[in-house]
Amino acid sequence: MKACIMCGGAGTRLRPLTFKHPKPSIPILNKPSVRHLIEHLSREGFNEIVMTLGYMGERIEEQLGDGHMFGVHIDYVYEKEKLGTAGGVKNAEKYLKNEPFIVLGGDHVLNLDLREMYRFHEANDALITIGLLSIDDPREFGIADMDINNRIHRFLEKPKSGQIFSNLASTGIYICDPEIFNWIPENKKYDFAKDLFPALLAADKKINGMLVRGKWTDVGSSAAYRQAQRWMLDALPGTTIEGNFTTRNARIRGPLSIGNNVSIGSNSSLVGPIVIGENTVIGDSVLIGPYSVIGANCTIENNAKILSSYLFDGVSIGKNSNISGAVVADETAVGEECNLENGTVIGHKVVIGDNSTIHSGIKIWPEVVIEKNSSIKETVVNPAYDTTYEGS
Ligand SMILES: CC(=O)N[C@H]1[C@@H](OP(=O)(O)OP(=O)(O)OC[C@H]2O[C@@H](n3ccc(=O)[nH]c3=O)[C@H](O)[C@@H]2O)O[C@H](CO)[C@@H](O)[C@@H]1O
Repeated sequence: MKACIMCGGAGTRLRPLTFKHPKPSIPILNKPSVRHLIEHLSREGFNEIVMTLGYMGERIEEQLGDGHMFGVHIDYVYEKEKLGTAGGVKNAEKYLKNEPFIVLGGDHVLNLDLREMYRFHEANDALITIGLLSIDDPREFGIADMDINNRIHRFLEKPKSGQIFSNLASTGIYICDPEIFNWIPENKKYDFAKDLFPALLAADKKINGMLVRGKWTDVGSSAAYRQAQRWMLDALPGTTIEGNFTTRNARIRGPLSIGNNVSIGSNSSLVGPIVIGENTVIGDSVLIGPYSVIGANCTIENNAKILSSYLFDGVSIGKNSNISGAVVADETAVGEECNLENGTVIGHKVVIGDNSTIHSGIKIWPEVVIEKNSSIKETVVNPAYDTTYEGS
């Protein structure tokens, strides 16, 4: 079965993380998030995949190659200019002819039964089947009004407060009949939700909805990112320790996954679920609490506390520092006695001087240097980083 993964967006809401990683490459359990999606598609039997690429697309292609590592074949199609969701899929038409195919976002994290959705589409005569979830506040989504026979009669993209006629939100997962290509203009910005669905509904063409069950999120914001990591951590099968691992009297409670060559000092305590990447060095009396992911080649010095936080590769944390509910991107160096409060997001290669506090919810852009003894209460940007690339 065929799948098309849309990866053209710039991930602006996930800045500063997306200055280094395109959204589908942001690590979840130390792997690019789209790898989890491809592994799921492979398990479900979708083994011919085409990816539509835009912002930092080469990085995604480099990480995934031809897909053989995941038991799939991957083709790549680049968008020279932004084509929107449906326009991007149209650009990949030559790979998607002849049979129904599934469309997903490269930022989707899920455990849904996609084969069931595909079978449902095949058994019902619609041009497109939209995966729907019931969501309390669907303002960030497209919403659909569906009858008892699953036919959608109304669709509205990102409704405002007074316009929410339904709680059925589109997951942005579609099973499409190749006939949809006749409805999408070539080389023109065109969206599924804003352009194609209204056009099909106006022409009385059949769009179905299917209520999907299970976990799904798109990693569009740092809150959704945290949620996605939590789900994946909850699904850790048990405790796995790869290859060399040294510890002196650490107390370890799983589930956890520890990479090769990790060392943990004496009197440290690890309480799972936790993932730690290879070659990471953890000092003495360090506490790593549940729902933390630490990348490869990190250094955590004595008496530091890491609670519900995500450290990417090559991060160092100084003595006595507290990192709580934070996301810290690659190669950032946090000094001694620092506090990173809940919801802080720190870009790559930032240097945070000793005895500094980054207050709750604050973002620091890449390569910024924070002086010692600072108390940062407002986002710190780095003008060297281009913000002209628009799009979600
Ligand atoms: C217009 C549209 O389809 N809206 C849907 C989209 O909104 P949402 O606002 O999430 O749509 P995004 O703009 O994030 O785009 C969705 C996906 O398409 C990709 N992309 C986007 C633009 C582009 O030019 N090229 C490209 O490849 C993005 O990388 C992303 O993976 O998903 C929601 C579920 O998450 C649905 O409820 C919305 O109905």
